[in-house]
Amino acid sequence: MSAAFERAQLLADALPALQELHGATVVVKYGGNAMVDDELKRAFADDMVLLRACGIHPVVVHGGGPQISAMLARVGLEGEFRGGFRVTTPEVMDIVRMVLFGQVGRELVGLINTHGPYAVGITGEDAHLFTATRRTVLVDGEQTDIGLVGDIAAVNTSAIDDLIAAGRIPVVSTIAPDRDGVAHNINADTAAGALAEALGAARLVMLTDVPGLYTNWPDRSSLTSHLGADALAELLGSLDAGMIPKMEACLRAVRGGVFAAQVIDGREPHAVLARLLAAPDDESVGTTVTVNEEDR
Ligand SMILES: Nc1ncnc2c1ncn2[C@@H]1O[C@H](COP(=O)(O)OP(=O)(O)O)[C@@H](O)[C@H]1O
Ligand SMILES: CC(=O)N[C@@H](CCC(=O)OP(=O)(O)O)C(=O)O
Repeated sequence: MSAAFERAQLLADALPALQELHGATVVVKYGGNAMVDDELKRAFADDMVLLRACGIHPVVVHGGGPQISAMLARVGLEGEFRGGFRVTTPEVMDIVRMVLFGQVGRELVGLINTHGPYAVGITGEDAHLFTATRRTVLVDGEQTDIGLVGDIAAVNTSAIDDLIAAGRIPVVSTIAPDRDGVAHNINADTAAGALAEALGAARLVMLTDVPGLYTNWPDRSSLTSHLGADALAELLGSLDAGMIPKMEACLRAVRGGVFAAQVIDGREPHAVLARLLAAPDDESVGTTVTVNEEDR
């Protein structure tokens, strides 16, 4: 078969997935640990533009934990994590905003916009997108205050709705003001889950630096392709730091009406397309969470 017909066949095979997602919103969380090199980031940006070209509405929520830590080290500030969340003093908060919105977000916006005037960067501070409440985290069995770290108390999707209606691709940096206007640092997984729920997204796709969820981490034979919300809720207590906010966000999203939340390996080029355009019974890519185990 010639290359042209091979390409046509591949596209034809993707028709059921494309039809299912046509007109739907897909929230894609791009974790800082999966932003391994420039080629991967370019492939990610290409995927977002391709989804848009297929009539799917991608909304990007990005992380940047390692990038924030690198900048903190450069300016001589300590980057401490407790219970999976960054201890955020007012000085650290300034760096968090600078790196997430001014550096990581700008780079993704720029890469998407090499294809056309699509991406618009936005933070939770814009148009009341997110309202935060300060949160504590569980450290050695005790609820501990770790500074300006928030949960999402409210989401106002109007700015994102406007961007989607205009054919844009929102790129969200996860900084959010509390009710007094004080900026808080929000874990990007947490924000992505809340946004997917509020938008009524069809899917939440999380790119990270492992092939999916291991039910018995770090046992490499425990990689799971699919689990229901109740099974995930039972597992949450046994998970390790990085996976806790991610799987909490997946649980929140599917219990809030998102059809499927999926954790995939962002170190594979075009992982988002591989996951979203796979055949319905293809569970070879990442971990899928649905409300009921039997949903596919
Ligand atoms: N049960 C688990 N399954 C998979 N990864 C796990 C698990 N528990 C902890 N991890 C760790 O979580 C990390 C991913 O989370 P994190 O470092 O926050 O990445 P990201 O920047 O993508 O949000 C993995 O690299 C892995 O080391
Ligand atoms: C409160 C908190 O921990 N916020 C995170 C925000 C960035 C993030 O979540 O980035 P990843 O997705 O790359 O981990 C932080 O400061 O690192």
